[in-house]
Amino acid sequence: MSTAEVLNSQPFVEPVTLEGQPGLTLGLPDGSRATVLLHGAHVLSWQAAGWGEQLYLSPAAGLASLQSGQAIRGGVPVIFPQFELKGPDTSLPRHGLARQRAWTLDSQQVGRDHALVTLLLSDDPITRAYWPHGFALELTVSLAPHRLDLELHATNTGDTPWPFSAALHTYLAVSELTQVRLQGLEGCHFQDAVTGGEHIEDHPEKRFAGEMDRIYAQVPRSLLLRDGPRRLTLESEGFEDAVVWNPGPDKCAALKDMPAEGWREMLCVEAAQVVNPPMLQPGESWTGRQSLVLPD
Ligand SMILES: O=P(O)(O)OC[C@H]1O[C@@H](O)[C@H](O)[C@@H](O)[C@@H]1O
Repeated sequence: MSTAEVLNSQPFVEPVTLEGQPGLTLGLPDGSRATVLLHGAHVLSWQAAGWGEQLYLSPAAGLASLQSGQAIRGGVPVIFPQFELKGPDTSLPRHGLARQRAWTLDSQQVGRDHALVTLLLSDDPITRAYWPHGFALELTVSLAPHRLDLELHATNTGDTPWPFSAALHTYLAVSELTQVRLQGLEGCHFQDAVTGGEHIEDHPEKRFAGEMDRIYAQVPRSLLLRDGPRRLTLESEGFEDAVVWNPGPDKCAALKDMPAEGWREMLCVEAAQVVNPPMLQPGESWTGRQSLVLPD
């Protein structure tokens, strides 16, 4: 059997290099594929069988010139231990350290109908220069038919307690922003970074016209994105909040790593733990999950 035939007949995990960046491709016999880079444990792509690409990656993301300390525009950046510049430790880089550092492959596994990898990041002299704490972060990426599961596991490996924020900053690809509907947020309190203030969501089905930057607190475990015939369920566990972000035309034009019209093709719906930063004692762990699920 040729390599291609073997890859097409059973789930697999294989090393890949994308524009010079090392990573891994997970694949299933139904044609599903997911790609994760070691840089940031950054999921760049999830192609679901019959549905195509589900994540937005900016064509100007500049992977070829990516350096340690830089972030990637698109896919699923891992945010830890600070969200945006909101602390708990505001001396950290924006959105924290995890998305900018090289992670290592910890383990990989394939089953009858899934493929899974776990990547690891722990403190080193560079992270300790920014944030003087012992930590171990694991991101597990699991691909199954019509489903991508991301699990972030944080452990305090140091000898002092620390508070943290975290998010899976998922950039969803959309056909056209104005056609998209997001269900499940009605009744949730949100902080609005565009207009300021705190409000309660009163729309059962959110629509989008341009810029939006909101942190919704204590959201339901399941949200639904409708985009034409596509129905994408976003399930979360452990993450209490959801951030909904689109830069809109003006801020998008100011982003060097996004094309001017890119805002029309994406919507970030981020599983987040921001409003109440957890405190981890030495030896304690925290786990958050986000699952993206399409109909069979
Ligand atoms: O440009 P960055 O650092 O990747 O951040 C993008 C956006 O990320 C969102 O999560 C924030 O709510 C926005 O305020 C922010 O602009």
